[in-house]
Amino acid sequence: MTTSATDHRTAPDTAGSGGLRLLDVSLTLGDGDTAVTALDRVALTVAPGEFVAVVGPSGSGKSSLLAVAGGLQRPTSGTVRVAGTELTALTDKERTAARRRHIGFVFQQSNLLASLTVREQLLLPLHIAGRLDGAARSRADELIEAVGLAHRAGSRPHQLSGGERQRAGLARALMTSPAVLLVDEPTSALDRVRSAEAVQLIAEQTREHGTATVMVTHDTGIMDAADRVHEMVDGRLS
Ligand SMILES: Nc1ncnc2c1ncn2[C@@H]1O[C@H](COP(=O)(O)OP(=O)(O)OP(=O)(O)O)[C@@H](O)[C@H]1O
Repeated sequence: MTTSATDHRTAPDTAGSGGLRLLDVSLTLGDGDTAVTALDRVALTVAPGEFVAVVGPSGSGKSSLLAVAGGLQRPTSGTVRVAGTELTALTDKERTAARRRHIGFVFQQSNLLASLTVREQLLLPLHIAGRLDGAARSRADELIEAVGLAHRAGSRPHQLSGGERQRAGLARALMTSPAVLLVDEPTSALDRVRSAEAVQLIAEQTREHGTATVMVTHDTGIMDAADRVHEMVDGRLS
């Protein structure tokens, strides 16, 4: 017979083994009369290999959620755990190192480096980490192909369209197979077909590499591809 206590013990411990867990996270921005509660006691667990979409009106706290989950911003209270590491217990320097190691971001602005080609953008983090080998080069070429940029691999950002820059940013984020992937509406500059392809690629990589993926979106197509959809309203997640 299975008791509820046994169920609890045998349930997958996503907080310990990987994935993303936010517990009772609040974030207040500004102070005095202008203080805003951007996040209000948010709880969110995303298991490795799970794809979660977050929807909500403008100003509801979606970007704040990604910033706190990714260790870019320290919450006012609560804990954030990524791949078994409690980000909120780290110093700023340690948190930056953990972020580079475990987290991939895809922002609306692709933040590509102006002087590097698409291929070089993907290889740079591995070069810095001293892990630039044949396998890394093959993975870069596969991802460039997967986002439809094979013919643009040698181009620099100013030679690319907005949508091409977004796709390059997506390929770069996937390059290191991060434990946690945080995506802010990557499809805003993409047409419907490209958008569906980008979402498909994110969903595939999430499953193949056991990534915990959170994507902020307004797109109902993305919501269909996600395992779960949460709604954010006034800093609260439901
Ligand atoms: N630096 C800041 N100081 C004070 N308030 C801020 C600051 N940044 C954001 N806010 C406020 O915090 C709340 C949450 O903002 P956030 O950017 O997380 O929302 P969002 O859901 O991502 O919005 P959008 O969909 O428009 O990008 C908003 O009310 C916003 O005005």
